[in-house]
Amino acid sequence: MTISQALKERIRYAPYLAKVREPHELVSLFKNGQYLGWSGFTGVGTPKAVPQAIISHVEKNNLQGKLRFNLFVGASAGPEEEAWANHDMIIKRAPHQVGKPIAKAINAGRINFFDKHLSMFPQDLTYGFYTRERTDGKILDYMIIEATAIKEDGSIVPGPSVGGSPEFISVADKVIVEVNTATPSFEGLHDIDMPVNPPYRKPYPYVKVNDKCGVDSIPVDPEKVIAIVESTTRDKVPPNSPSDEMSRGIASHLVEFFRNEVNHGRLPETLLPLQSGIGNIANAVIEGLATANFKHLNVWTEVLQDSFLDLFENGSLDYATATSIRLTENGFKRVFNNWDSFKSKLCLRSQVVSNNPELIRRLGVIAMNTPVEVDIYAHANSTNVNGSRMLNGLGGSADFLRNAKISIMHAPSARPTKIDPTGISSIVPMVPHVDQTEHDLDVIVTEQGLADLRGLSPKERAREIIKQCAHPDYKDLLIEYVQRSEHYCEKKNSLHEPHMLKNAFKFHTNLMEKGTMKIEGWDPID
Ligand SMILES: CC(=O)SCCNC(=O)CCNC(=O)[C@H](O)C(C)(C)COP(=O)(O)OP(=O)(O)OC[C@H]1O[C@@H](n2cnc3c(N)ncnc32)[C@H](O)[C@@H]1OP(=O)(O)O
Repeated sequence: MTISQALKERIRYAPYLAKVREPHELVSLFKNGQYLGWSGFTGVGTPKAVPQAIISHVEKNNLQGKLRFNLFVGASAGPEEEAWANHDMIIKRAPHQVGKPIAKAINAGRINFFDKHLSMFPQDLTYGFYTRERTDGKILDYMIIEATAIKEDGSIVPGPSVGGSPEFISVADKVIVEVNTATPSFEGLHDIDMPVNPPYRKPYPYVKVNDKCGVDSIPVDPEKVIAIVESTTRDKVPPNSPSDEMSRGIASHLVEFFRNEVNHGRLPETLLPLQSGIGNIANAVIEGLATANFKHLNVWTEVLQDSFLDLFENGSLDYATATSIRLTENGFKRVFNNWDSFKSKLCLRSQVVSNNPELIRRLGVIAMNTPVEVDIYAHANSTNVNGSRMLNGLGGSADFLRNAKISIMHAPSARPTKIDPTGISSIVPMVPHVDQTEHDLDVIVTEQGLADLRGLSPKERAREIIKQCAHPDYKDLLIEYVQRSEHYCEKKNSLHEPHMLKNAFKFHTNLMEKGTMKIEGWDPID
């Protein structure tokens, strides 16, 4: 077959040129029930051409529900994964996913999804934890990885994400590399630590966000690479919604909190490395920091969104490291127009390093993530609506919140339902699913205010969270819940973390039955 000039320029290891294939030529390799690893993290750096060729094959031959795979991706993939879910091509999926079709298939019971901390998922895969049912001793049948260049030794230069690719490659029986010639090469941006399992693992030596001690591409045994495919589809990240009054409110409370921490000597003037989650609130909070006049900030996070570019461009941010740069098309343009400048200030690592608990604690990271809801004692639900409906998954939220110097969760105080613009309170009596515990969280912030929970007892915490963070529509109900619970638990001599279990989920049952958490009142208890 003819090999495009663009592809030849990206492949500096000549033997791979003999392995160049069209995606459709590889379709027959894929059999029902196989275990596949994909590169990618938060929708960027994922393989596109081969997954798309398999979709076309399924559509043409009506194989929906008949050609299904166990699919592992560092975190969420892109539209190809959504199409796989729509075509019932996924048996099992882990760890983090985003998008309506895949969430729908998980919640309809068609996909067996399991969730795991992103720092742990790739290493646990290499231990064989997730393929115990296999009898052939293999872990992954194929790893399909997107590259933006191949180096002279056949090693793979990833694109805008590293994710779990180093670990997946290390346990893949065979590797297929999609070289994306539509995306500029990201060579020089990565610092990659290949997996070493206990008892031989050594400490990661990073003590500053810009330390680099790994390699700049993913080593692979060229014998394992069975095909190279050219991909010409770019990553598509939808634009973020502009910040609004709510997200600006959250940002301004946080800026005030950080200033106060600096004034009291609990944070340096340059703060400490920041982590920020995904989504519009996280993006807006970083936007808020961009106007707050902090200087020489650093970022140690898992995903960089567009708003970080503003921090760079106004001179507030010195260095940022993550496992994925999930930028919009415009964001990528900004980076590539100033490539030399950004290249010296950015580093992409594997997710086991970006989310490594030991490093997060060593660096004193300030972690900020959005929950579904938080309860009055500061347990948070990040994943399951009403305790059952999976949204995106835990992601790296607990990696960071469990180990950060300051662990912050930010949310709107209320969310809309079809019948009530404030029908969902983000502050509830008891969360119906727990991802982050009261032992992890330091600060809860909504547009209403900020609750600093450090050193507070559960009863003090409840009052502080309700006072500072609850939406006015729910404040009285929540205070009444606390008072009644205390009255009830006093009689039972159990006043440490008072609850009325009979009423604990009444907000949620009311939401399911009536479309709003606004209850008429609490049920009487003896
Ligand atoms: C890759 C990474 O891991 S980055 C690091 C951080 N990662 C994480 O924190 C992972 C977990 N977190 C997340 O997935 C997100 O932050 C979320 C979903 C929890 C919140 O994100 P937001 O942008 O605020 O979500 P949004 O308000 O759009 O809500 C998403 C959906 O959940 C529903 N929802 C959210 N909260 C509630 C609630 N308390 N009760 C009922 N439904 C709710 C919304 O109505 C919406 O439903 P829809 O999709 O049917 O419209």
